[in-house]
Formats: sequence, C-alpha cells, structure tokens
Amino acid sequence: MSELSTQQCEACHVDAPKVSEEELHQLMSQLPDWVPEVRDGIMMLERVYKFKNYKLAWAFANKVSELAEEEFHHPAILLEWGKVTVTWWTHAIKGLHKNDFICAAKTDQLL
Ligand SMILES: C[C@H](O)[C@H](O)[C@H]1CNC2=NC(N)=NC(=O)C2=N1
Repeated sequence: MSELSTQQCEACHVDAPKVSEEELHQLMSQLPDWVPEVRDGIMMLERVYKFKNYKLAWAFANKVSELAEEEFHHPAILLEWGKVTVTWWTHAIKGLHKNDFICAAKTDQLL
C-alpha cells in the first residue's frame, strides 16, 4: 500500500465507513507520533507539536489550515505559545475515516 501521505482524501458522506479495529491498528502503526483519543464518544487522532515560540507555532497552524482547505477535510487546531495540538476526525460519521489518517500523515509532512 502506498504511503499515507501520498494518498488523497475522498469526499466524505454520512454513510462512509469508519475504520475497523484492525484497520485502526494497521494505520496507527504508520503514525507513531499520533494517539487515538475518544471524546464525547467520538474517536479522534491527536498529536501535539512543540515549537520554540508562538510565531513558529502560529506559522505551522496556518500551514495546517491551508492543508485542510486543499483536502476539504478540517481538523481542530489548538494554537498555544510553543505548541500546536492537531486533532483529526470525520464530523460526518462521528469517528475516524481513512481520510483522517491520510491528513495526519500530510500534517507531519508540513514540519
Ligand atoms: C459540511 C461539512 O462540514 C463538509 O462537507 C466537510 C468539511 N470538512 C470536514 N472535515 C472533517 N474533519 N469532517 C467532515 O465531515 C467534514 N465535512
């Protein structure tokens, strides 16, 4: 299977399939710096990126926003001094879709 970061997101709809338990483990193995989190019953992918100051964190957050628009798939982004927390999940299915893993891999490429 090709690298996650080279794949394209597909249009997401309400009956798109969530990743299975087996797919989750296989995909997580390709994203060692990301962790699955469950919030309000919704499984998400999350990573905290550290930076030397606010300006560098802000610039990275902007790049993530641009990626989101390119893929038309949007994460939660928490911008703090020296830190950016990026959380991916698929709103339409209230869970994780393959798109979220592709976007997480693409997020790592922005560093
Ligand atoms: C209206 C709906 O939000 C849009 O179709 C897109 C935009 N970006 C999105 N981003 C994410 N993470 N999940 C979605 O389901 C999603 N849907």
